[in-house]
Amino acid sequence: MEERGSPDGDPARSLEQGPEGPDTPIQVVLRVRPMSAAELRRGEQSALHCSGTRTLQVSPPGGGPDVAFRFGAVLDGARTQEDVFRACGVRRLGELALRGFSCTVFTFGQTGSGKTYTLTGPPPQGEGVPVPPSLAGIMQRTFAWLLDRVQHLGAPVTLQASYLEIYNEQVRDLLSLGAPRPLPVRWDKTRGFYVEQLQLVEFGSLGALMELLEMGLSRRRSSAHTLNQASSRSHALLTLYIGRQTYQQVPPVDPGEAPVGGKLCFVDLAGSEKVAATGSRGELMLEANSINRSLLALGHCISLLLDPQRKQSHIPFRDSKLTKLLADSLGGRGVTLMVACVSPSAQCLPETLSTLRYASRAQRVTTRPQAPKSPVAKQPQRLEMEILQLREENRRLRSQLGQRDPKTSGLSGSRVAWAQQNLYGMLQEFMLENERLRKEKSQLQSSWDLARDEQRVLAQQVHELERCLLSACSLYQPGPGTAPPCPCVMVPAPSCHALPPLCSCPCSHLCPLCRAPLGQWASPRRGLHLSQMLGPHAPGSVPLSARPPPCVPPCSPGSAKCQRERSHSDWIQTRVLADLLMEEEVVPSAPPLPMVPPNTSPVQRGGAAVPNLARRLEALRDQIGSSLRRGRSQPPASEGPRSPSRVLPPC
Ligand SMILES: Nc1ncnc2c1ncn2[C@@H]1O[C@H](COP(=O)(O)OP(=O)(O)OP(=O)(O)O)[C@@H](O)[C@H]1O
Repeated sequence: MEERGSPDGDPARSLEQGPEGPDTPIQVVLRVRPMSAAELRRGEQSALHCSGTRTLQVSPPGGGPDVAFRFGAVLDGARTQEDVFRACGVRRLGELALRGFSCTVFTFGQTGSGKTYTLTGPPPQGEGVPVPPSLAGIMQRTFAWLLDRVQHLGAPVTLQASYLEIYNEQVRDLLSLGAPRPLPVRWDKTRGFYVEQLQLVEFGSLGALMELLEMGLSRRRSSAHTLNQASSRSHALLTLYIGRQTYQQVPPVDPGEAPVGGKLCFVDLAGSEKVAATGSRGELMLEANSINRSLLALGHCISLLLDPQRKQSHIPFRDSKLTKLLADSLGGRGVTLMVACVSPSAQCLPETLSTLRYASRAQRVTTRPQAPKSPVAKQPQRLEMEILQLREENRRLRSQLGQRDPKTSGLSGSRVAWAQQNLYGMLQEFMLENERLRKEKSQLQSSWDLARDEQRVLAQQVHELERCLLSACSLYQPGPGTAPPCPCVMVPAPSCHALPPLCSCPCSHLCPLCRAPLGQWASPRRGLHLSQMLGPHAPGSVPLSARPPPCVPPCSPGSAKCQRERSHSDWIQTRVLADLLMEEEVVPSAPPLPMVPPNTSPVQRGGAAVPNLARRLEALRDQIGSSLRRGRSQPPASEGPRSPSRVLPPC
């Protein structure tokens, strides 16, 4: 005989002990209802036999080997409602709910298998005819037990109830008056899936709770079909919210929000049905399809939950409203009991086997029961943490204070007080002074940079002017074999190669002073002009001021006396300037003068070096001007026509 299901264990022990570890399996109890009057009338045979308290034996009607299924408890048709209540261990679930756990009892099975009967007992036999207490279902018995338990707790407990149905994939509030309207199912991190705007009704007595149950049952959708005269067409969820109050007052919750505490939820699932067997048409068939789809989604989630790897990943609870609202019970932190209901009839065996396999899988699903922590429960932990942090801070501050202890530092109390008062002020002053000096240094640095640039430009210009001056001197000195000056120098002309407006020769495109082609001013040979003009001696061997001027005119009395005397003094000045200039740094090509702020004085910009250079530049200009004037006042040595061939070659 093949045997399936839970391998061992006493149902009372397993259910009464509740969660024993981090992973707690869903508890499954199997209830086999008695043969109905209709089944007996049709002469149907039973295919199920209970073997002991936990094993169900299935005998196929056509022969073949028996199949056994083991569950937490197996209850045959002879068991009373009270037996079922006890065997299911619902009281234990109630205790867990009082301690803050979220507990769920749900019934499962094909249509007409006795789910509603197990949970709520048979429907009233007529208007005003009460149901005998002995037939009361698990829910009424739990209610009675819970109210009695709460009375003897000695601590205030807040009890609230909600009751909803999922009909054609719409959630409806069974406790709200007026026409039923669909309510949205939402999700948030703390609450998980929940129904928005679901009414929570507070109750304080068993009578009040029974009224709520009756109200919901009367509003729940049910219809008659072939297999059940009062078939539920919706899944119904009645939830009791149990709020325990400790010596500290529980903070009030917003209206409509579930209080922090335990939950006990009863789920009466609509039965799976074969439309062909139930003869459902029209609306009944639509309802049946919706019911079957949601049960299929539930079975799919249960199958996936069996895989430990898949359990850590995605379980498609969002596939239906039912799986959303059962997500916590199946794969979350709840404690769950499933009561699988079956018919004994051999005619129902395919559906019964389906239910048995479904239940076998479900009892291998585990949850991790965990009581939600209320703000009150969290408070001591938080306070304890704060105390630890404050103690640590206190210890650190004390040790810092100890380092400044006058006794350990050797200072008297008054000196320590003085130091504490004055050191801070001194430190602030030092910081301000430091900042001021930083700014001053930065200004000086930028002034220095500007002055250096200006100095370079001026040195370059002085250098160029000096060379022009030497060339002019060579050009105009009288003597045999000396070429006459170009007549064009007498003609005012535009300035050449960025020099001051001295003179240029527009006809020959040569500098009238040094006779160099204008393009040559940018050539590297420019640097050689001065030394060539000064003679064969190396500039470094003999100081320039000690050497004779390179183009000193010959000392012939009468003819050039005056000029020679004037030239000598001029050349002395030129030599001095040249000496000075040789010490300056000269760049190959003079950049334009940098823009200088108008309010910046030369002293600010470069100290004494810049005005010196400027003065020297001005002196050179004057000297060149006077040399040219002297040259113009002298008659040329020969009055021949000027031709390019007679122009002196460049120095
Ligand atoms: N253990 C039982 N003892 C006596 N009668 C029972 C038992 N279980 C169920 N019945 C009867 O069987 C019929 C069907 O039961 P019930 O309505 O509870 O089935 P169901 O599974 O809820 O069906 P559905 O899914 O269609 O709602 C009812 O008339 C009910 O009184």
